[in-house]
Amino acid sequence: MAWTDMITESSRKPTRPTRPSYVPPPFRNTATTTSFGYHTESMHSGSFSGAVYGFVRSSTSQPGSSRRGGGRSRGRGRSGSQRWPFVNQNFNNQRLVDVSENFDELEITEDDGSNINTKENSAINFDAYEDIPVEVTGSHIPPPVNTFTEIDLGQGLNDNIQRCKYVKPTPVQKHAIPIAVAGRDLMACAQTGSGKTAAFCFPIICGVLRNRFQTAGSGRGRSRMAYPSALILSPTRELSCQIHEEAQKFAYNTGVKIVVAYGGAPIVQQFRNLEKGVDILVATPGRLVDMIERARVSLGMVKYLALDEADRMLDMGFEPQIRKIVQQMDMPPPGERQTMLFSATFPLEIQRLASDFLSDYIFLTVGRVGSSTDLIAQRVEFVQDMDKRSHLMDLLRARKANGTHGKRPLTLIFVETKRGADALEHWLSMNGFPAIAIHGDKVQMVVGRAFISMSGLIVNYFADSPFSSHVFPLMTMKERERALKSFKSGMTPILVATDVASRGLDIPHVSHVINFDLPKDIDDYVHRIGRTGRAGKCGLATAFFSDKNIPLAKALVELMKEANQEVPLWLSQYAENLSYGGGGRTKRYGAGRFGSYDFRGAYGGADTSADSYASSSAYVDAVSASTGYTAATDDAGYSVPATAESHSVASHGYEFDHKSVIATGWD
Ligand SMILES: Nc1ncnc2c1ncn2[C@@H]1O[C@H](COP(=O)(O)OP(=O)(O)OP(=O)(O)O)[C@@H](O)[C@H]1O
Repeated sequence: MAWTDMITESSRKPTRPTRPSYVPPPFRNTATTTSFGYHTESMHSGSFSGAVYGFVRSSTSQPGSSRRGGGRSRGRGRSGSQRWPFVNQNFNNQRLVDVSENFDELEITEDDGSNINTKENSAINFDAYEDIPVEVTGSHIPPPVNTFTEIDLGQGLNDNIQRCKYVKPTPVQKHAIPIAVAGRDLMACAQTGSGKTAAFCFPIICGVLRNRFQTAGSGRGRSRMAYPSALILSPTRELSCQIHEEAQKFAYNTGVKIVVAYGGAPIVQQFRNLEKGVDILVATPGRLVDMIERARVSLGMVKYLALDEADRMLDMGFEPQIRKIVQQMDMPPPGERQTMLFSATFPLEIQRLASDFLSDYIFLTVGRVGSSTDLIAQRVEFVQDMDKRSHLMDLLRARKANGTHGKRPLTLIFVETKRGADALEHWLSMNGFPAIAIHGDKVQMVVGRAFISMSGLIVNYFADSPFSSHVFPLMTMKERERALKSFKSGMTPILVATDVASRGLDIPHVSHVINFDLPKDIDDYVHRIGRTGRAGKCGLATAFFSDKNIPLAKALVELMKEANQEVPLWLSQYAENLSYGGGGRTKRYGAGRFGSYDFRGAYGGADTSADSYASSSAYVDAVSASTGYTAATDDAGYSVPATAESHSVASHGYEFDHKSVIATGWD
């Protein structure tokens, strides 16, 4: 049973057998944890002196010495009686039971019962991010932090950060969290697997708690309309579920209610979840529009809006729905709400579009935006379509079973079509390679469990038919989630996927991504290979390049060079022959230089009131020596500063220790 189903099941039960309240694995070692998972130290010492929201403490300030919203003596209380009101909600048993009940079901556990995330995080390779280049533009940029404790996220959230074993912030978190906690709109680009989810979840949870204190109870009547104060939009149900799961861990024991809504599952159950209360709604756009139109969700109270995979959300597929949600419903306008956009890729035309949703925003790039990380070894092999299967077989055979923690490594294979995914899954299974497919139509219906068990062929037949949505309007089971779970657990170590699995999914142990069919767009390639080499770990990506992929050659070569990969000679030759077209990279990002740039262009250049800074010595050197910048941006057709320095080096008129900005990476 998928975990979401388990939650559904558990929430349906009218009475619950008496059993000790569940304490999730990472919490059990805490000496001061009570049976409810309370941290008794914080309960009794009232250690909320630093719980000052919307404020970033400078690195030199003493704990509790600075705060915003002064005059609220209750907020700084050092005794239990002086805690923030919302903290008291932590001690409402009912709420705690609700959250902790679900926590175990949210965990993805390994065979030995240990928690995958916990293990991964403690084994994270922080050094991998030491030299990562960072660029920030906009006005009055809050300085970055080096530790989570420098930001007043609140005791509850800080406890959960520790429980998740997040020892120090990743580069994107160092920069994005202070910016977001300070209430600023943000457009942030950072490499795949670099911790963007927490970068927007922490400020949102923190803000929701603060807001709850300031406007306790407002806007929530007895109507069946739900009024979330934060909305996180993501393109797929899998990603929405993953964000929901992560956010629940981060909000554990804080009383913040997080609900997920996505298509392909019964809406009625999701309505019920909403009726129980929602602070943060994680949703896919289509289902959200449906809920709004049925008057079950109002966006009138939304103070925080985050778009994960923002470029995908604003491309042709989703843009109309996003515009509807953000501009044509009752959501407060930019300036009245805080908006954060995150992605690993941010084409300039999408940046331009996105700026409609933002107000006086800060633009942040971490790493080579639109590029891949050098943690991923990229191989490109020329394979004609007819030879792909046998080549794949050789590749899979050659891979030794040497996964981490004694597990078999997981292999993710991307194909172009749904039919292709099913066919390859079948072929691999027939040839002794345990494989499972995931694609957009992999959904199951209302017809019943007996039907479901023999569903594969029948369902896929109908799913590809124009009648599919009419024949099977309701779905009782999420087979995509089941496939994903089977893959994650290692039970089926090969996942054959379409682009539905290309973005955002954080699956530990994926050691190899194979582009059996290459995508048409280089950004899709970046996201696909980003399913490996995550959180500082190394990964391998192999692409089968055929005649059909020649238009991608130029962009692929550029991307590989940026990531210090060895480019096969034949591929370089294809790229050279394509010098008059087909290379998406140059037009989208700017050729041969550090990542993306703020399409507004003025920052750091003509507009002297603006701040900008770049860090990473390697980057500064590269930019100083760069002559390609103006030419590259001319290609893109946007106005840019005349010199690279004016755009990117040093901070302008902003008071903070520049050295602390230069010190990038995870330290
Ligand atoms: N500060 C941290 N310390 C340790 N682990 C972290 C930290 N931040 C995030 N992680 C872990 O790193 C992994 C990748 O994070 P996440 O999924 O948020 O990446 P992402 O940048 O959103 O990737 P993508 O671009 O593919 O969506 C997750 O397993 C997460 O738990």
